[in-house]
Amino acid sequence: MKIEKIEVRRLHLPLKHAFETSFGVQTKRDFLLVSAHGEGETGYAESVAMPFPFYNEETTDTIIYMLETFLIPLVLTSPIERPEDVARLFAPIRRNNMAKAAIEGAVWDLYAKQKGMTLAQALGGERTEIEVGVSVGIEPSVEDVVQKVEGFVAEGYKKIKVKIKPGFDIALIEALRKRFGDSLPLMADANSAYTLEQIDIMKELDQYNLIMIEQPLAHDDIVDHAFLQNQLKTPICLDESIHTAEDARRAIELGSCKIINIKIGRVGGLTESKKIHDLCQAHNMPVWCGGMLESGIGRAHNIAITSLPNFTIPGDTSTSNRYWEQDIVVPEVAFLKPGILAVPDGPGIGYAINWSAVQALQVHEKSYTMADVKS
Ligand SMILES: O=C(O)CCC(=O)c1ccccc1C(=O)O
Ligand SMILES: [Mg+2]
Repeated sequence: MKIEKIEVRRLHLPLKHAFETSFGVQTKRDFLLVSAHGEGETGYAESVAMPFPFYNEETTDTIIYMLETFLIPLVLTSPIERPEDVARLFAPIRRNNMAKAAIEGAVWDLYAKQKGMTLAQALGGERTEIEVGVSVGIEPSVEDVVQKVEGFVAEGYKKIKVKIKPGFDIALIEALRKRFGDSLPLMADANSAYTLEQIDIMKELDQYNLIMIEQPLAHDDIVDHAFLQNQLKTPICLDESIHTAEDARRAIELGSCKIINIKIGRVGGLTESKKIHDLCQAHNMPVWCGGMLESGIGRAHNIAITSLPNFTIPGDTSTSNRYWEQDIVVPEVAFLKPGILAVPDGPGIGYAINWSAVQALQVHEKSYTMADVKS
């Protein structure tokens, strides 16, 4: 497949409401829209790093640097037959997974479009509909979260994930169980806010029939998580700790988790996401698709990967209107039925770009061809 030109646009997309996690607050999404052109088709993907290095080490600016200095020149000057070749090209470059994923994803979309397939089909996905949940941020009070959850339950979301941090944990879960009962599919995401010194809090959370506790301990740990998993009946789900299929293998062998959250950006792209999916499937470990407050482009990629068979737990791919007044895709991501998204049947990601919205949000644009990177 020929990749003739790559474009990078930086966009600032305002969030409807501030989104707070244990590591920080966001009021807008600062991300890159990457386009890969070849043979008359264009593939799209977005970068998912936060503007600050508090979730992982990458930021939007480190991604621009990596794309421009290393990744785009490699893609424009190397023979590429399939998207997996891009992952292979990038393998000697350590980490910078979200930078790699931003361009690898655009190549996957381009590949699917050149072959006249959906991205889901190109990835080997089978599902035509997926179940989704919603991630609810930290609010000033427990009652504020309960109210938000009320709205999402009414909308039909299949899983409710709430963010927790020390001092905003047990009382929150207790209030949610009291209000919605024991059958609400509820989980908590700590974003690494705890250590084993706070194991008593984890043991208390263990009493609330949560479907999982996501990343309670350090972002770079699988040893303490294994110890903790042994003490809990609630499954631990790893997010921040898993960057590769090798990380997943080690976590499975150690017993560090019972579930893995796959984020395409965190693991360096769709090729690695598929590998982790396949590995987990072989070990009877369910996976689900996490989110990074993506625009519709990232959402479309998340929907496509979720069509693979071992994505058996609803992911964080909520609808466009959960975060955006106006998304940058047409049509916007919306429920087919409550809590259910259709896997689109158009070529590639199956969503078109709303160019007037992009134009209005764009703060930077640059285009790269073979001639640019050689000079
Ligand atoms: O709705 C979403 O996109 C998921 C939101 C979310 O939970 C999240 C958002 C930003 C960074 C990390 C996380 C996380 O899953 O840990
Ligand atoms: Mg998480």
